[in-house]
Amino acid sequence: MLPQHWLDAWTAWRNRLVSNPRFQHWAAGFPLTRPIAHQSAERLFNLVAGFVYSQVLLACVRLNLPTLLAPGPMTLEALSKAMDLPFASTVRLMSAAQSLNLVELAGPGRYALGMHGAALLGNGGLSEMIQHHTLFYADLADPVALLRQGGGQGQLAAFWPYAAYDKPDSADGDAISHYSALMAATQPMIAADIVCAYPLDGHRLLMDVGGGEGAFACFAANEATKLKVRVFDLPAVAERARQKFSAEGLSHRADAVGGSFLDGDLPTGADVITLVRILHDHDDQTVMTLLRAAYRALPPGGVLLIGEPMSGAPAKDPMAEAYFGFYLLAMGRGRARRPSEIKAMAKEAGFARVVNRPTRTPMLVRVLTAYR
Ligand SMILES: CC(C)=CCC/C(C)=C/CC/C(C)=C/C=C/C(C)=C/C=C/C=C(C)/C=C/C=C(C)/C=C/C=C(C)/C=C/CC(C)(C)O
Ligand SMILES: C[S@@+](CC[C@H](N)C(=O)[O-])C[C@H]1O[C@@H](n2cnc3c(N)ncnc32)[C@H](O)[C@@H]1O
Repeated sequence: MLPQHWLDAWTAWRNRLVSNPRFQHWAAGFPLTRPIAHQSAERLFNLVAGFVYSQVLLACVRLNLPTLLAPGPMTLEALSKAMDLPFASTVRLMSAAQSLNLVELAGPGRYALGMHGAALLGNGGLSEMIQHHTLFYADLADPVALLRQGGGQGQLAAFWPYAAYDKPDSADGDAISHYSALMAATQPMIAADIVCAYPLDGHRLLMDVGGGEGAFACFAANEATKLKVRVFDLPAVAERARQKFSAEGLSHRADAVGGSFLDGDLPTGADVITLVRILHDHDDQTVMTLLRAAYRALPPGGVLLIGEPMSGAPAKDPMAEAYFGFYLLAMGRGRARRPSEIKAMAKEAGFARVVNRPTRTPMLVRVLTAYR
């Protein structure tokens, strides 16, 4: 490893060079630097214009474009009619969407779904999330004010009432049904990855703590057909899980217990406890409370599975550091942690061994299993 002052000197020299407009002009023309200069300019432009791309995406989702194009290509005239947009606006939207790979040309004046559009179509939760981002945009309208004030007072904080801590179960029914429905809709993005990273067939009873309305528990029960499942969540959310189990015909293998994991012990009896998209919502002290409660609730040899987006190391991971960093700031609590941090916290809570279980899409979810 080079001494720090050498690295500092190199960074200062590079930054002086790159910030010089004459160097920028030269590098964009010289054959050996041209590809790097172009790529660098394009990435910076994408940063500058990213908010516009997000709005083009939002317009496509709101106008149901992926569903409209699912059966096959459509002409501009037909799209204009189906989306109830003036023809000129349809042309503008489709050109923008084409440049972003959401759609592609399928002959003159005719469009099909593009690669991103097709992926979006197969991922209903993503469209829900894109529409949910309207709240996030509002909180980000003045990012410096958000940073100064520290978050927790805007639209995302209102959407996630439990993040206010003091009385996690005092949220009104509407708020609970909105966030629970969003979580259930986005569960398919990660459930298969989690169960693939850690198959559950060897277990008897899984308790999904903070399990929402039971989407992950249902997925687990359908994958491991002898497994019994239990959701532990705030009382009003647990009631929604109970209804889902009944609607899915799983009531004989599934139950839900209402309570707060901030209030002491968790129900015992499960040989695997899951915390899916839970720890990143909370500060370190609450995470330790939760990990200790999970340790006490498990039998010797029991497993705690933690599944959520985690931060990369070093911290150069836009999803964890920029997206979840600011999302959780606006919400008012928590942060994405590195697997090594969570490992250390689980060991401090008493777990003997923590194993990293690689997932197919680590950007969306990583999995650790901790053994009591
Ligand atoms: C052409 C031929 C013959 C072959 C094709 C080649 C090939 C293999 C192409 C690949 C095509 C393919 C399969 C593409 C798949 C793309 C997928 C699956 C993309 C998925 C993207 C998912 C995204 C962008 C997910 C975003 C998720 C977000 C933003 C989640 C946010 C979650 C939040 C805010 C949660 C909040 C909860 C809280 C409060 C933090 O606890
Ligand atoms: C981000 S959601 C994750 C839901 C689910 N695990 C998933 O991934 O879809 C967090 C969940 O934790 C629950 N929760 C928050 N505070 C809680 C508390 N003090 N006790 C029990 N559950 C709580 C919420 O009701 C919500 O269902």
